[in-house]
Amino acid sequence: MSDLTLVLLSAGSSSRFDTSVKKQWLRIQHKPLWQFVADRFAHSGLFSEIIVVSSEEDIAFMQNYADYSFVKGGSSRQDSLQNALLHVKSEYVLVSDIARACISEDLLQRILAQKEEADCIVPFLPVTDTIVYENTTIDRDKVKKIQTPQLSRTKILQKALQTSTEFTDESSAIVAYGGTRTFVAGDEDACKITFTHDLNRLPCLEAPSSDILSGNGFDVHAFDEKRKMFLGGVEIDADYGFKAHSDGDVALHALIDALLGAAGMGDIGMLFPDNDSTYKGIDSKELLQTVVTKIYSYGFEIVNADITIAAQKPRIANYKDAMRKTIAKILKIDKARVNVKATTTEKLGFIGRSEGVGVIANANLKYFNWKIIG
Ligand SMILES: Nc1ccn([C@@H]2O[C@H](COP(=O)(O)OP(=O)(O)OP(=O)(O)O)[C@@H](O)[C@H]2O)c(=O)n1
Ligand SMILES: C[C@](O)(CO)[C@H](O)COP(=O)(O)O
Repeated sequence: MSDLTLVLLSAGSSSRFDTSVKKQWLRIQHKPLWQFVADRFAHSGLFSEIIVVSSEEDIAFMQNYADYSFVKGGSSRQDSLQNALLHVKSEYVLVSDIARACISEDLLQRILAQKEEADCIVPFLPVTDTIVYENTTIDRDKVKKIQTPQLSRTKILQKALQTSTEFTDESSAIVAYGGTRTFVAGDEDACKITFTHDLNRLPCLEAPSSDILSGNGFDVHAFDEKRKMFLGGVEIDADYGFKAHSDGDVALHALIDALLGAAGMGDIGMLFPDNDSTYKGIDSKELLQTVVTKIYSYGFEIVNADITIAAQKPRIANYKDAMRKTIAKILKIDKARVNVKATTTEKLGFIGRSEGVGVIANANLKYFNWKIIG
Protein backbone atom coordinates (compact mmCIF):
# COMPACT_ATOMS: atom_id res chain seq x y z
CA MET A 1 0.00 0.00 0.00
CA SER A 2 1.50 3.32 -1.03
CA ASP A 3 1.86 6.19 1.46
CA LEU A 4 0.96 8.70 -1.22
CA THR A 5 -2.39 10.24 -2.18
CA LEU A 6 -2.88 12.35 -5.30
CA VAL A 7 -5.14 15.41 -5.14
CA LEU A 8 -6.12 16.90 -8.48
CA LEU A 9 -7.66 20.34 -8.28
CA SER A 10 -10.43 20.72 -10.84
CA ALA A 11 -13.02 22.96 -9.21
CA GLY A 12 -12.04 26.18 -10.98
CA SER A 13 -14.46 28.18 -13.12
CA SER A 14 -12.11 28.90 -16.09
CA SER A 15 -12.95 32.60 -15.90
CA ARG A 16 -9.74 33.57 -17.74
CA PHE A 17 -10.25 30.88 -20.38
CA ASP A 18 -12.15 32.90 -22.91
CA THR A 19 -14.71 30.40 -24.28
CA SER A 20 -18.03 28.90 -23.22
CA VAL A 21 -16.21 25.62 -22.39
CA LYS A 22 -14.71 24.98 -18.95
CA LYS A 23 -11.08 24.00 -19.61
CA GLN A 24 -11.36 20.79 -17.54
CA TRP A 25 -14.01 19.61 -20.03
CA LEU A 26 -12.02 20.08 -23.25
CA ARG A 27 -11.88 16.70 -24.98
CA ILE A 28 -8.66 14.83 -25.61
CA GLN A 29 -9.99 12.32 -28.15
CA HIS A 30 -13.11 11.26 -26.16
CA LYS A 31 -11.78 11.98 -22.66
CA PRO A 32 -12.47 15.19 -20.80
CA LEU A 33 -9.19 16.89 -19.86
CA TRP A 34 -9.67 16.17 -16.12
CA GLN A 35 -9.96 12.43 -16.83
CA PHE A 36 -7.05 12.47 -19.26
CA VAL A 37 -4.85 14.03 -16.52
CA ALA A 38 -6.09 11.70 -13.77
CA ASP A 39 -5.59 8.61 -15.98
CA ARG A 40 -2.02 9.65 -16.78
CA PHE A 41 -1.19 9.89 -13.09
CA ALA A 42 -3.07 6.65 -12.34
CA HIS A 43 -1.00 4.87 -14.98
CA SER A 44 2.12 5.35 -12.80
CA GLY A 45 0.57 3.08 -10.14
CA LEU A 46 2.12 5.27 -7.43
CA PHE A 47 -0.99 6.37 -5.56
CA SER A 48 -3.07 4.70 -2.85
CA GLU A 49 -5.95 7.02 -3.78
CA ILE A 50 -6.68 9.66 -6.39
CA ILE A 51 -8.99 12.47 -5.30
CA VAL A 52 -10.44 14.78 -7.93
CA VAL A 53 -11.81 18.02 -6.47
CA SER A 54 -14.65 19.45 -8.54
CA SER A 55 -17.57 21.81 -8.39
CA GLU A 56 -20.63 20.17 -6.85
CA GLU A 57 -22.69 20.42 -10.04
CA ASP A 58 -19.99 18.64 -12.09
CA ILE A 59 -19.48 15.66 -9.79
CA ALA A 60 -22.54 13.62 -10.83
CA PHE A 61 -21.59 13.98 -14.48
CA MET A 62 -17.92 13.16 -13.78
CA GLN A 63 -18.91 9.92 -12.08
CA ASN A 64 -20.21 8.70 -15.45
CA TYR A 65 -16.67 8.87 -16.80
CA ALA A 66 -14.38 7.34 -14.17
CA ASP A 67 -14.27 5.82 -10.69
CA TYR A 68 -12.00 8.25 -8.87
CA SER A 69 -12.86 9.71 -5.45
CA PHE A 70 -14.62 13.02 -6.02
CA VAL A 71 -14.67 15.78 -3.43
CA LYS A 72 -16.63 19.02 -3.59
CA GLY A 73 -14.49 22.11 -4.27
CA GLY A 74 -14.54 25.47 -2.52
CA SER A 75 -14.61 29.06 -3.65
CA SER A 76 -10.82 29.31 -4.00
CA ARG A 77 -8.04 26.89 -4.95
CA GLN A 78 -7.00 26.80 -1.30
CA ASP A 79 -10.55 26.04 -0.08
CA SER A 80 -10.76 23.23 -2.61
CA LEU A 81 -7.48 21.79 -1.39
CA GLN A 82 -8.57 22.02 2.24
CA ASN A 83 -11.74 20.06 1.44
CA ALA A 84 -9.65 17.34 -0.20
CA LEU A 85 -7.14 17.16 2.65
CA LEU A 86 -9.95 16.22 5.05
CA HIS A 87 -10.04 12.88 3.18
CA VAL A 88 -6.30 12.23 2.92
CA LYS A 89 -4.97 9.53 5.27
CA SER A 90 -1.53 8.85 3.76
CA GLU A 91 1.74 10.35 5.06
CA TYR A 92 2.40 12.20 1.80
CA VAL A 93 0.15 14.06 -0.58
CA LEU A 94 0.92 15.13 -4.14
CA VAL A 95 -1.18 18.11 -5.23
CA SER A 96 -1.54 19.15 -8.85
CA ASP A 97 -3.68 21.53 -10.89
CA ILE A 98 -5.81 19.72 -13.44
CA ALA A 99 -4.95 22.71 -15.62
CA ARG A 100 -1.36 21.39 -15.81
CA ALA A 101 -2.23 18.63 -18.21
CA CYS A 102 1.12 17.30 -19.46
CA ILE A 103 3.00 16.17 -16.35
CA SER A 104 5.74 13.78 -17.42
CA GLU A 105 6.80 10.60 -15.63
CA ASP A 106 10.31 12.16 -15.42
CA LEU A 107 9.05 15.20 -13.53
CA LEU A 108 7.09 12.96 -11.18
CA GLN A 109 10.18 10.85 -10.47
CA ARG A 110 12.36 13.96 -9.91
CA ILE A 111 9.90 15.17 -7.28
CA LEU A 112 9.49 11.81 -5.53
CA ALA A 113 13.27 11.25 -5.41
CA GLN A 114 13.53 14.28 -3.08
CA LYS A 115 10.75 13.06 -0.75
CA GLU A 116 12.92 12.98 2.40
CA GLU A 117 14.63 16.31 1.76
CA ALA A 118 11.96 18.77 2.93
CA ASP A 119 8.32 19.20 3.96
CA CYS A 120 7.43 20.27 0.43
CA ILE A 121 9.09 19.42 -2.89
CA VAL A 122 8.39 21.98 -5.60
CA PRO A 123 9.12 22.05 -9.33
CA PHE A 124 10.16 25.41 -10.78
CA LEU A 125 11.31 27.02 -13.99
CA PRO A 126 14.03 29.67 -14.08
CA VAL A 127 13.22 33.08 -15.50
CA THR A 128 15.00 34.03 -18.70
CA ASP A 129 13.46 37.47 -19.31
CA THR A 130 14.53 40.65 -17.54
CA ILE A 131 12.30 41.21 -14.51
CA VAL A 132 11.25 44.68 -13.39
CA TYR A 133 9.45 44.96 -10.06
CA GLU A 134 7.77 48.34 -9.54
CA ASN A 135 10.27 50.15 -11.81
CA THR A 136 13.34 48.42 -10.39
CA THR A 137 15.14 45.74 -12.34
CA ILE A 138 15.70 42.83 -10.01
CA ASP A 139 18.12 39.92 -10.15
CA ARG A 140 16.25 37.40 -12.27
CA ASP A 141 18.45 34.57 -11.01
CA LYS A 142 16.65 34.96 -7.71
CA VAL A 143 13.22 34.54 -9.31
CA LYS A 144 11.51 31.17 -9.81
CA LYS A 145 8.31 30.26 -11.64
CA ILE A 146 6.56 27.70 -9.44
CA GLN A 147 4.68 24.74 -10.90
CA THR A 148 2.70 21.76 -9.69
CA PRO A 149 2.66 18.88 -8.78
CA GLN A 150 4.01 19.60 -5.31
CA LEU A 151 4.74 16.83 -2.81
CA SER A 152 3.98 17.63 0.84
CA ARG A 153 3.92 15.89 4.18
CA THR A 154 0.17 15.66 4.70
CA LYS A 155 0.04 16.67 8.38
CA ILE A 156 2.23 19.73 7.81
CA LEU A 157 0.20 20.87 4.81
CA GLN A 158 -3.04 20.40 6.75
CA LYS A 159 -1.72 22.56 9.58
CA ALA A 160 -0.15 25.15 7.26
CA LEU A 161 -3.52 25.73 5.62
CA GLN A 162 -5.33 26.41 8.90
CA THR A 163 -5.08 30.14 8.28
CA SER A 164 -7.10 32.91 6.72
CA THR A 165 -4.12 33.91 4.53
CA GLU A 166 -4.66 32.91 0.92
CA PHE A 167 -1.59 31.24 -0.62
CA THR A 168 -1.32 30.57 -4.34
CA ASP A 169 0.53 27.27 -3.86
CA GLU A 170 1.21 24.65 -1.19
CA SER A 171 4.91 25.41 -0.72
CA SER A 172 4.24 29.08 0.15
CA ALA A 173 1.81 27.99 2.88
CA ILE A 174 4.28 25.47 4.26
CA VAL A 175 7.16 27.97 4.32
CA ALA A 176 4.96 30.61 6.00
CA TYR A 177 4.07 27.99 8.64
CA GLY A 178 7.77 27.37 9.31
CA GLY A 179 8.20 24.22 7.22
CA THR A 180 10.92 23.51 4.68
CA ARG A 181 10.84 23.52 0.89
CA THR A 182 13.17 22.00 -1.72
CA PHE A 183 13.12 22.91 -5.39
CA VAL A 184 13.51 20.52 -8.32
CA ALA A 185 13.77 21.36 -12.01
CA GLY A 186 10.31 21.83 -13.49
CA ASP A 187 9.21 21.21 -17.04
CA GLU A 188 8.02 23.53 -19.86
CA ASP A 189 5.35 20.94 -20.72
CA ALA A 190 3.95 21.25 -17.19
CA CYS A 191 2.75 24.77 -18.03
CA LYS A 192 -0.72 25.71 -16.83
CA ILE A 193 -3.67 26.20 -19.16
CA THR A 194 -4.92 29.60 -18.06
CA PHE A 195 -5.72 31.33 -21.38
CA THR A 196 -6.84 29.68 -24.63
CA HIS A 197 -3.46 30.39 -26.28
CA ASP A 198 -1.76 28.19 -23.63
CA LEU A 199 -3.18 25.19 -25.52
CA ASN A 200 -0.52 25.74 -28.22
CA ARG A 201 2.19 24.85 -25.75
CA LEU A 202 0.97 21.38 -24.84
CA PRO A 203 2.30 18.67 -27.15
CA CYS A 204 0.75 15.80 -25.14
CA LEU A 205 -2.83 16.84 -25.99
CA GLU A 206 -4.47 15.17 -28.97
CA ALA A 207 -7.38 16.79 -30.81
CA PRO A 208 -10.95 15.86 -29.82
CA SER A 209 -12.65 13.01 -31.63
CA SER A 210 -14.79 14.16 -34.58
CA ASP A 211 -17.58 11.68 -33.70
CA ILE A 212 -21.19 12.85 -33.76
CA LEU A 213 -23.20 12.02 -30.63
CA SER A 214 -26.91 11.49 -31.15
CA GLY A 215 -29.77 11.68 -28.65
CA ASN A 216 -33.54 11.33 -28.67
CA GLY A 217 -36.35 12.66 -26.50
CA PHE A 218 -40.06 11.93 -26.14
CA ASP A 219 -42.72 13.71 -24.12
CA VAL A 220 -46.50 13.90 -23.80
CA HIS A 221 -48.76 16.43 -22.08
CA ALA A 222 -52.53 16.40 -21.68
CA PHE A 223 -54.58 19.51 -22.41
CA ASP A 224 -55.74 21.78 -19.60
CA GLU A 225 -58.43 24.31 -20.40
CA LYS A 226 -57.35 26.67 -17.66
CA ARG A 227 -53.87 27.34 -19.06
CA LYS A 228 -52.21 29.26 -21.88
CA MET A 229 -50.51 27.18 -24.55
CA PHE A 230 -46.74 27.33 -25.14
CA LEU A 231 -45.23 25.01 -27.73
CA GLY A 232 -41.74 25.08 -29.26
CA GLY A 233 -41.00 28.24 -27.24
CA VAL A 234 -43.91 30.11 -28.87
CA GLU A 235 -47.28 31.17 -27.44
CA ILE A 236 -50.07 29.50 -29.42
CA ASP A 237 -53.44 31.12 -29.95
CA ALA A 238 -55.67 28.48 -28.34
CA ASP A 239 -58.23 28.53 -25.54
CA TYR A 240 -56.45 25.69 -23.71
CA GLY A 241 -52.88 24.87 -22.70
CA PHE A 242 -51.07 21.90 -21.14
CA LYS A 243 -51.38 20.27 -17.74
CA ALA A 244 -47.87 20.44 -16.23
CA HIS A 245 -45.66 21.59 -13.33
CA SER A 246 -43.88 23.97 -15.74
CA ASP A 247 -45.51 25.91 -18.61
CA GLY A 248 -45.99 22.46 -20.23
CA ASP A 249 -44.04 23.13 -23.44
CA VAL A 250 -43.94 19.51 -24.49
CA ALA A 251 -41.80 20.23 -27.59
CA LEU A 252 -39.04 21.92 -25.60
CA HIS A 253 -39.17 19.12 -23.02
CA ALA A 254 -38.60 16.47 -25.72
CA LEU A 255 -35.79 18.59 -27.16
CA ILE A 256 -34.15 18.97 -23.74
CA ASP A 257 -34.18 15.18 -23.33
CA ALA A 258 -32.68 14.74 -26.81
CA LEU A 259 -29.84 17.13 -25.93
CA LEU A 260 -29.26 15.51 -22.54
CA GLY A 261 -29.33 12.09 -24.18
CA ALA A 262 -26.68 13.03 -26.75
CA ALA A 263 -24.45 14.48 -24.01
CA GLY A 264 -24.99 11.49 -21.68
CA MET A 265 -26.37 13.83 -19.04
CA GLY A 266 -29.47 11.97 -17.87
CA ASP A 267 -32.97 13.38 -18.36
CA ILE A 268 -35.06 16.45 -17.71
CA GLY A 269 -36.52 15.14 -14.44
CA MET A 270 -33.03 14.70 -12.95
CA LEU A 271 -32.15 18.32 -13.64
CA PHE A 272 -35.52 19.92 -12.93
CA PRO A 273 -37.54 17.68 -10.57
CA ASP A 274 -41.30 18.21 -10.89
CA ASN A 275 -41.69 18.36 -7.09
CA ASP A 276 -39.32 21.36 -6.87
CA SER A 277 -41.31 24.58 -6.47
CA THR A 278 -38.54 26.54 -8.29
CA TYR A 279 -39.88 25.11 -11.54
CA LYS A 280 -43.58 25.66 -10.91
CA GLY A 281 -45.02 27.43 -13.96
CA ILE A 282 -41.51 28.10 -15.32
CA ASP A 283 -41.02 29.15 -18.93
CA SER A 284 -39.47 26.05 -20.56
CA LYS A 285 -37.21 28.32 -22.64
CA GLU A 286 -35.37 28.99 -19.36
CA LEU A 287 -34.96 25.24 -18.79
CA LEU A 288 -33.66 24.81 -22.35
CA GLN A 289 -31.27 27.74 -21.86
CA THR A 290 -29.86 26.15 -18.67
CA VAL A 291 -29.30 22.85 -20.46
CA VAL A 292 -27.67 24.52 -23.48
CA THR A 293 -25.27 26.47 -21.24
CA LYS A 294 -24.31 23.24 -19.46
CA ILE A 295 -23.83 21.41 -22.75
CA TYR A 296 -21.45 24.06 -24.09
CA SER A 297 -19.56 24.32 -20.77
CA TYR A 298 -19.03 20.53 -20.78
CA GLY A 299 -17.20 20.72 -24.10
CA PHE A 300 -19.96 19.97 -26.64
CA GLU A 301 -21.31 21.91 -29.61
CA ILE A 302 -24.82 21.48 -30.99
CA VAL A 303 -24.95 20.27 -34.58
CA ASN A 304 -28.71 20.16 -35.26
CA ALA A 305 -32.12 19.35 -33.83
CA ASP A 306 -35.20 17.78 -35.38
CA ILE A 307 -38.61 17.90 -33.69
CA THR A 308 -41.83 16.13 -34.63
CA ILE A 309 -45.02 17.37 -32.98
CA ALA A 310 -47.90 14.88 -33.09
CA ALA A 311 -51.10 16.89 -32.54
CA GLN A 312 -54.65 16.53 -33.80
CA LYS A 313 -55.09 20.07 -32.49
CA PRO A 314 -54.01 22.85 -32.43
CA ARG A 315 -52.83 23.42 -35.98
CA ILE A 316 -49.03 23.98 -35.94
CA ALA A 317 -48.25 25.03 -39.55
CA ASN A 318 -48.35 28.80 -38.94
CA TYR A 319 -46.03 28.56 -35.92
CA LYS A 320 -43.27 26.33 -37.28
CA ASP A 321 -41.04 29.15 -38.47
CA ALA A 322 -41.32 31.08 -35.19
CA MET A 323 -40.49 27.87 -33.29
CA ARG A 324 -37.39 27.27 -35.43
CA LYS A 325 -36.21 30.84 -34.90
CA THR A 326 -36.82 30.78 -31.14
CA ILE A 327 -35.14 27.40 -30.64
CA ALA A 328 -32.18 28.17 -32.92
CA LYS A 329 -31.43 31.34 -30.94
CA ILE A 330 -31.32 29.40 -27.66
CA LEU A 331 -29.25 26.56 -29.16
CA LYS A 332 -26.85 29.14 -30.70
CA ILE A 333 -27.07 27.53 -34.16
CA ASP A 334 -28.52 28.62 -37.52
CA LYS A 335 -32.25 28.33 -38.03
CA ALA A 336 -31.54 25.95 -40.93
CA ARG A 337 -30.21 23.41 -38.40
CA VAL A 338 -33.47 23.31 -36.43
CA ASN A 339 -36.31 21.43 -38.06
CA VAL A 340 -39.87 21.41 -36.78
CA LYS A 341 -42.40 19.00 -38.25
CA ALA A 342 -46.03 18.42 -37.36
CA THR A 343 -48.36 15.50 -37.94
CA THR A 344 -51.78 14.34 -36.81
CA THR A 345 -52.35 10.74 -35.77
CA GLU A 346 -55.29 10.30 -38.14
CA LYS A 347 -57.65 10.65 -35.18
CA LEU A 348 -56.14 7.54 -33.54
CA GLY A 349 -55.24 7.21 -29.88
CA PHE A 350 -55.16 9.92 -27.19
CA ILE A 351 -53.65 12.43 -29.63
CA GLY A 352 -56.29 11.65 -32.24
CA ARG A 353 -59.00 12.10 -29.60
CA SER A 354 -57.53 15.58 -28.92
CA GLU A 355 -56.67 14.80 -25.31
CA GLY A 356 -53.09 16.05 -25.58
CA VAL A 357 -49.93 16.32 -27.67
CA GLY A 358 -46.89 14.04 -28.06
CA VAL A 359 -43.47 15.12 -29.32
CA ILE A 360 -40.33 13.27 -30.37
CA ALA A 361 -37.03 15.08 -30.85
CA ASN A 362 -33.54 14.24 -32.00
CA ALA A 363 -30.38 16.22 -31.43
CA ASN A 364 -26.78 15.75 -32.52
CA LEU A 365 -23.70 17.06 -30.76
CA LYS A 366 -19.99 17.13 -31.51
CA TYR A 367 -17.03 17.95 -29.29
CA PHE A 368 -15.83 21.52 -29.21
CA ASN A 369 -12.71 21.65 -31.40
CA TRP A 370 -10.28 23.51 -29.17
CA LYS A 371 -7.50 23.00 -31.77
CA ILE A 372 -8.97 25.89 -33.77
CA ILE A 373 -8.69 28.36 -30.89
CA GLY A 374 -5.39 27.22 -29.39
N1 LIG B 1 -12.08 27.22 -6.40
C1 LIG B 1 -11.11 26.65 -7.10
C2 LIG B 1 -10.32 27.39 -8.00
C3 LIG B 1 -9.35 26.71 -8.73
N2 LIG B 1 -9.19 25.38 -8.59
C4 LIG B 1 -8.21 24.66 -9.40
O1 LIG B 1 -6.93 25.21 -9.21
C5 LIG B 1 -6.16 25.10 -10.40
C6 LIG B 1 -5.50 26.41 -10.73
O2 LIG B 1 -6.49 27.37 -10.97
P1 LIG B 1 -6.71 28.20 -12.32
O3 LIG B 1 -5.83 27.81 -13.41
O4 LIG B 1 -6.73 29.60 -11.89
O5 LIG B 1 -8.14 27.64 -12.75
P2 LIG B 1 -9.49 28.38 -12.71
O6 LIG B 1 -9.78 28.84 -11.33
O7 LIG B 1 -10.49 27.46 -13.35
O8 LIG B 1 -9.20 29.59 -13.71
P3 LIG B 1 -9.61 31.12 -13.53
O9 LIG B 1 -8.81 31.64 -12.37
O10 LIG B 1 -9.23 31.70 -14.85
O11 LIG B 1 -11.09 31.15 -13.26
C7 LIG B 1 -7.09 24.63 -11.51
O12 LIG B 1 -6.79 23.31 -11.82
C8 LIG B 1 -8.46 24.82 -10.90
O13 LIG B 1 -9.41 23.88 -11.37
C9 LIG B 1 -9.96 24.66 -7.70
O14 LIG B 1 -9.83 23.45 -7.59
N3 LIG B 1 -10.91 25.32 -6.96
C1 LIG C 1 -0.31 26.57 -7.90
C2 LIG C 1 0.15 27.32 -9.11
O1 LIG C 1 -0.16 26.56 -10.25
C3 LIG C 1 1.68 27.42 -9.02
O2 LIG C 1 2.17 28.18 -10.06
C4 LIG C 1 -0.50 28.67 -9.26
O3 LIG C 1 -0.11 29.51 -8.22
C5 LIG C 1 -2.01 28.61 -9.38
O4 LIG C 1 -2.50 29.93 -9.60
P1 LIG C 1 -4.00 30.20 -10.08
O5 LIG C 1 -4.19 31.68 -10.16
O6 LIG C 1 -4.86 29.52 -9.08
O7 LIG C 1 -4.08 29.59 -11.43
